[in-house]
Amino acid sequence: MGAHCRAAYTRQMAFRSGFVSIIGRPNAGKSTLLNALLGEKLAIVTHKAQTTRTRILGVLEQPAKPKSKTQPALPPAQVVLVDTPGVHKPSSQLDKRMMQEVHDALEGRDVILFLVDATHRIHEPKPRIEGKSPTPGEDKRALSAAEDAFALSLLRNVTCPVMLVFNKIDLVKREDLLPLITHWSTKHDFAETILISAAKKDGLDTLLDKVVERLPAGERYFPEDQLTDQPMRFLAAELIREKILLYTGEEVPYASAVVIETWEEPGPQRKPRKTDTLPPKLPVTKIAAAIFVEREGQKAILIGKQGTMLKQIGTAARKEIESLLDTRVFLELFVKVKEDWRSKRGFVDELDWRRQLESLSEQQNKKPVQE
Ligand SMILES: Nc1nc2c(ncn2[C@@H]2O[C@H](COP(=O)(O)OP(=O)(O)OP(=O)(O)O)[C@@H](O)[C@H]2O)c(=O)[nH]1
Repeated sequence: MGAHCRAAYTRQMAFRSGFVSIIGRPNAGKSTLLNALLGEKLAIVTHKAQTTRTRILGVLEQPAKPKSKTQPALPPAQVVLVDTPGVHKPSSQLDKRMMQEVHDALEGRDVILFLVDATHRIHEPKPRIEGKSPTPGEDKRALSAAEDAFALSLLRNVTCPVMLVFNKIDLVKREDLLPLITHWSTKHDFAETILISAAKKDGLDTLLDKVVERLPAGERYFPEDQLTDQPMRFLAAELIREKILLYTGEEVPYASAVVIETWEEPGPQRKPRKTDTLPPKLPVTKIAAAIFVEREGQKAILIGKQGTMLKQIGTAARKEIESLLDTRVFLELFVKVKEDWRSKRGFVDELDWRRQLESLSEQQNKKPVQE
């Protein structure tokens, strides 16, 4: 191998790492894609738009890949995936916070995946005819076109490669995809166009290969076995919120926020004895969480007749938290009213798990040392 070839080979095979943000309109399938790529449920998923409220980071280790017919050899890599809230025009303080999360996710990234729901039809904004009021259908289409334009506007100042990713292709006929691709391709100088179904895990290998191809050489950002930067207590809070989104309707899901108030790790376990006849029980994590809503009426809905709704939410959430933690879980839920909390900047800021983590560690540091 000549000196030039060897240098090229070494450069090509050096470890790669980078941040890859997934952005797109609400319900495009960003969280489903994050979970599918990681093979773990890190982000909650529901059919309701605007489920994700904060940036969620998932760390994926990719092994080296030999050269194939369609792909050059790829070095091993650490792909740090960042799921973001759906891109939407902000109205409340909560919306503003969510959009700030999107803007932050666009800063200093190595690759951006711009996710488009392939089941959405194309709507070019049409000029309004004076004196003629639009039909509800026209209104909806105009809104959809404006939302697409808003999402695209976020890419204007982005300098890293942006990949156009069409999701949910399992729901679309192949012949309907072509006009969609033609339409979107002209909207930005996309580095790649990729078709996937996050739900069916279709096209994900190709997507990852294309991502690794564009990552810079570099060391890992996170230890090899770390899956996320989000501590368990916040993942647990999200699982509770997911069940609220699933089981309640109208305003309640959007007016709800979950805060873990106490979290007690299991104490030391008794060593199994020879005389034990039953297998040892799993240890218990004790969790108390507050669900904040904006009105008394929402509180009543959330609690339900004789507490049935809250019980249903608690049972479903507990089961998922148990499998997340690999312990048994004792979960207590309390519903609290915080009038119009979505418009209160201070409260919205406090909900940010990074903030909560800071104040938890402050409290920890303030605790007197036990003699
Ligand atoms: N059929 C099909 N459904 C999908 C696919 N990907 C996501 N979905 C569904 O689309 C809905 C929205 O998915 P999410 O992953 O929550 O979407 P999101 O973009 O994170 O949504 P926001 O949090 O609102 O921004 C859920 O009901 C998913 O099950 C797909 O590839 N095929």
